[in-house]
Amino acid sequence: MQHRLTLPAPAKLNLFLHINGRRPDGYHELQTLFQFLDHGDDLHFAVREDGEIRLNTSIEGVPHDNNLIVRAARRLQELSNCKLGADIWLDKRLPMGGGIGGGSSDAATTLLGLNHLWQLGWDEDQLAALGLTLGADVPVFVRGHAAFAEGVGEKLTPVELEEPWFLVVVPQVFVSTAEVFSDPELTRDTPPIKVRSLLGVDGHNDCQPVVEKRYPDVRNALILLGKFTDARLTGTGACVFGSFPNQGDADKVRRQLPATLPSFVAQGRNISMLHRKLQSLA
Ligand SMILES: C[C@@](CO)(OP(=O)(O)O)[C@H](O)COP(=O)(O)OP(=O)(O)OC[C@H]1O[C@@H](n2ccc(N)nc2=O)[C@H](O)[C@@H]1O
Ligand SMILES: Nc1ncnc2c1ncn2[C@@H]1O[C@H](COP(=O)(O)OP(=O)(O)O)[C@@H](O)[C@H]1O
Repeated sequence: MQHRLTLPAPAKLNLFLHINGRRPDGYHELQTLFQFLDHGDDLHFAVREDGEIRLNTSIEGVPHDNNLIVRAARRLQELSNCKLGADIWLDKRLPMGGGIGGGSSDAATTLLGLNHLWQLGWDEDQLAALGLTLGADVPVFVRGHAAFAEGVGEKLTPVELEEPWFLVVVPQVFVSTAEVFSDPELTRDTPPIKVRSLLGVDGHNDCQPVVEKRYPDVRNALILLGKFTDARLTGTGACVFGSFPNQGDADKVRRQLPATLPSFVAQGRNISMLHRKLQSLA
């Protein structure tokens, strides 16, 4: 039995995000296009025989037991009646509250990693259903394929997209997803589109006007990047991105941004690097 494993937890982008309505429970119906980035956190797992789940890396502002990694591990352990535990270490690279899904991706990597190490044999449907109880974005990371998402983000249709390079700018503000969704000025009536008309759609992000109004740093980032390319918000922000045909063009624009504004360049991918790594283990 394998005892140790290192796996990536990639970022995602919402290439567009349309809000189509609000459900009675307050959650919003949305349509969004997810693609992964070849950039993310790394998680290291080691099996424990005593059943304890311990995350040995702390994240500022997130208590141990609230960390999505710990919550994912404990829930999987409980539902599978597994007697094994795990030591987990995290190399955190993704900004938190950035709209690039770091916490959700960490949770999905934990589910897939421990399913492998504990030899549970859960299939992707079971893991995605468990993931949804942790957050709306977890299922797409569990499935690992670029997707058109509907519902609250859980109805996924896999899609094949171009794989351009992205320049992602990281304004140094924390955007609260709940605050954005409760703003009275949020557009909530974008007409739904059909997945088959996806390629003809010039998408947008309905959260962008609200986030720009509330967070001047995000507006400034959109203006700066917008001088070079079509710049857009991912998720509820704060990150802003633009696409380029190759890495060189993305790097060139990155060098022209103010040094005080953190950013990174990564390729968009239809199969997540987590799944590419898992396939290589199989
Ligand atoms: C909108 C997206 C797009 O990817 O934004 P990002 O978080 O990635 O920026 C996600 O679906 C977010 O998913 P996630 O971050 O898991 O949100 P949750 O923790 O489930 O929800 C935080 C809060 O946002 C509101 N919320 C979230 C999702 C949704 N479809 N409708 C909502 O109204 C709810 O008030 C909820 O309490
Ligand atoms: N492992 C984790 N990594 C990041 N954030 C986490 C983690 N566990 C819990 N959180 C909480 O989830 C929140 C959202 O994080 P994250 O998924 O990175 O942002 P977003 O949903 O905007 O992409 C964080 O502010 C933090 O409080």
